Amino acid sequence: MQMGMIGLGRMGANMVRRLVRAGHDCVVFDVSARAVEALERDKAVGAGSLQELVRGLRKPRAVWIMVPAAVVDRTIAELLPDLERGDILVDGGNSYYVDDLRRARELAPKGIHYVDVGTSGGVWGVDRGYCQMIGGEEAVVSHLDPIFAALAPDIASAPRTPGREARGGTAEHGYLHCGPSGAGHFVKMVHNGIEYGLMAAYAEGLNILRGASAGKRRRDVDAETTPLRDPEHYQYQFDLADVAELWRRGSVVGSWLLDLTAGALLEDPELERFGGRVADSGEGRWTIHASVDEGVPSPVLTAALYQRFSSRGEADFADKVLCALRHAFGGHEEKKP
Ligand SMILES: O=C(O)[C@H](O)[C@@H](O)[C@H](O)[C@H](O)COP(=O)(O)O
Repeated sequence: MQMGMIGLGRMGANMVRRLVRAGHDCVVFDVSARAVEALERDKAVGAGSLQELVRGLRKPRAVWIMVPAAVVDRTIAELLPDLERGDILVDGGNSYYVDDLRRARELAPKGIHYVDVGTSGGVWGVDRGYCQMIGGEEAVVSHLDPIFAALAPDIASAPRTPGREARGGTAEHGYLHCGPSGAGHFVKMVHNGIEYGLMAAYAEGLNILRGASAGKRRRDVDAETTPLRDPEHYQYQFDLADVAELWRRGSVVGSWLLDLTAGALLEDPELERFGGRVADSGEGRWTIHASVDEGVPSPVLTAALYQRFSSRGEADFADKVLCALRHAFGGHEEKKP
């Protein structure tokens, strides 16, 4: 099958490589000519503009857009004059599902089909495959099945769930038509909300393990006001890389995120190359918006999102308010480090 790919960043470029490996034809474009050249070396057909990409595709055309969410609308607007009824646009980035609903509504009268795909797998996907959460019209999603199948992980990438044989379907192949427009990105949004929570859980747990040597260390600012109750209870010097490695084997908390944690700690036990300012690209916030709209509690995911805000200094002023109030009502001086 043939597919146009717009956006050859960390995800898009590797997805093209995986498609080419599976025997599909790819016509590719990126604002960086060097990114296009790199893919040409990997047997994709490079295009110098969006128009050239569209011209290089057979009808009905299928164009996969793999650009940051903020640029998707502009990319679609630039493509539209060259597209025709029956063509298919796939947004495989991390768009807000509400934007998918609008786009599908706007494109329908023009006869252009819009498919939203939440794509997970990160930089490892070229070899591991990409988990795809798909939303859109049934017939269009079926038409694109060879593409989804080629991008997806192998069925052997996870042990088969007992009893699953009887059920069939594509889920155990690593891609799923989740529902109509927006459904793919809705599922990906919640996937990423969960990602925040899982990451925060590992991060907090490891930090508590790291603190277990507190009884050995010199007294810090906090210790002056609230000294450790029992310093002899906190005399452990855990090797976090070893603990993470250990948990990967047979424990209840094993996961791919833990695999990555073990690797990161092995390489850099103090994680010195990181400052600790954690960015967020939107999905965590949208997950919380959905939970509020639905009236469904999400305390863990919300705390994980807020922790990211704090990591970027967004709690600093609130913390100053706390110090000011302690000083105002109790005359407590802030202890400087
Ligand atoms: O499933 C995945 O492969 C990831 O979730 C991927 O989509 C990306 O790395 C995140 O969007 C980062 O999200 P934040 O910037 O919000 O952490």
